[in-house]
Amino acid sequence: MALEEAVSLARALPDLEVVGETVVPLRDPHPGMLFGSGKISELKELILENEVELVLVDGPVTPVQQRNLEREWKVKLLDRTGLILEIFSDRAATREGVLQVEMAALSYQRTRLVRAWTHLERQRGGLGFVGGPGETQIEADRRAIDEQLVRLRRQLEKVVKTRELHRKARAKVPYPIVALVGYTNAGKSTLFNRLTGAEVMAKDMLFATLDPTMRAVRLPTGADVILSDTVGFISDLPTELVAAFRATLEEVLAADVIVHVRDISHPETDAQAEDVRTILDGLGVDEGTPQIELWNKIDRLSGDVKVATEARADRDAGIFAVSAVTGEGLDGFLDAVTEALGEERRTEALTLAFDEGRKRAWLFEKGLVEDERQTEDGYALTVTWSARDRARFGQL
Ligand SMILES: Nc1nc2c(ncn2[C@@H]2O[C@H](COP(=O)(O)OP(=O)(O)OP(=O)(O)O)[C@@H](O)[C@H]2O)c(=O)[nH]1
Repeated sequence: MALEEAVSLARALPDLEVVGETVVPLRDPHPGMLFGSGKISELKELILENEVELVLVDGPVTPVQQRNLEREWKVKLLDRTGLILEIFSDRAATREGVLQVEMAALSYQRTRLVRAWTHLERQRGGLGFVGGPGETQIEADRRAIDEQLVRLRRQLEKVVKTRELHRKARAKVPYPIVALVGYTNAGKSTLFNRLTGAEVMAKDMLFATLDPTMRAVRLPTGADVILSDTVGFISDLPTELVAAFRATLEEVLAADVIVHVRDISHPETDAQAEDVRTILDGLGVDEGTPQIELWNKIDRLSGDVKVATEARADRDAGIFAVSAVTGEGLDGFLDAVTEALGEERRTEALTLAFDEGRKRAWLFEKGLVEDERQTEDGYALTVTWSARDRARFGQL
């Protein structure tokens, strides 16, 4: 599974043809060469045979190992972080995305300088080569990177401020925002295109969307909303890339409804969903914001499994089994979006205890109360409210 994801990641880079893939168990990574000598010559043959130019290692590779393997195999080598950075910089579309990626790339380079340096020092047996040529060069490189980082950070602050202004301007738009989030390849872009009729931008590759795309659409139910597509999540995102990734997700905080798109046909769909929830919690999403879960790619499941999955989804009001490709299940989902946006209001009876004054005040403040009577147990209220109001009330 990890190998499969790594291969999809590689496919996300244009102009790259994957000619081979292999799992190498590494119990005891060699400090200088990563792999054992047998493995190295075995792979070298494969590399020569297939005229391989680039080797991707789905894990961390030290700068020294990288240099040695590149020399030995006469190829360019990227580790996981290096690959994701390449993809980010290939896809970054907005000014902010580009800046974030540049910063992540520089920080990555910086740590590699430090590591290379410590390694040199160790090699020389700790003789304290203060002022040695290596050190001076590395110190100078580090300073240059630090200065560049400060410049980028300043630019980024400016860009974020401008974006904040845009967000405020958009807040005046009377349309609610529906944000699509989810793991990479879950089908967000496919769904977005289907609902908005936008040009096809879904490709069978990861990161088809790096920066949030917003589009105003009229849903088939008649409601006007702004649909926002976001960058896909990936497993084991290297920590130095988390900030760059989060910057692309801030739009989610402004959402009125969050739609979590899942590839329900993926063997690790549950673990992926957990990751997504953790990130959303970490972003500080308002607990009152309604969330809808879409179990996408239901068309890929076979007979019995499909029926059982649909039945499970049916049991939960916030879950819909759909296919962005065939369109099945989407009507129910769109109705749920409309309802979550508060277009549909229901009248319900509520009882509040006498000491729940704060909740009662909230209901009156929001103008939701139709009628109120005092009883022995407290207040008997009749309220007319939306699903969203009810969710907010539940959080009070
Ligand atoms: N069979 C099937 N395939 C789907 C469905 N939805 C999406 N796909 C396919 O899954 C792949 C990924 O879809 P995307 O829409 O690009 O996924 P995404 O979530 O936007 O991906 P990122 O941009 O990487 O985050 C494409 O090959 C789609 O054709 C579906 O309902 N059924």
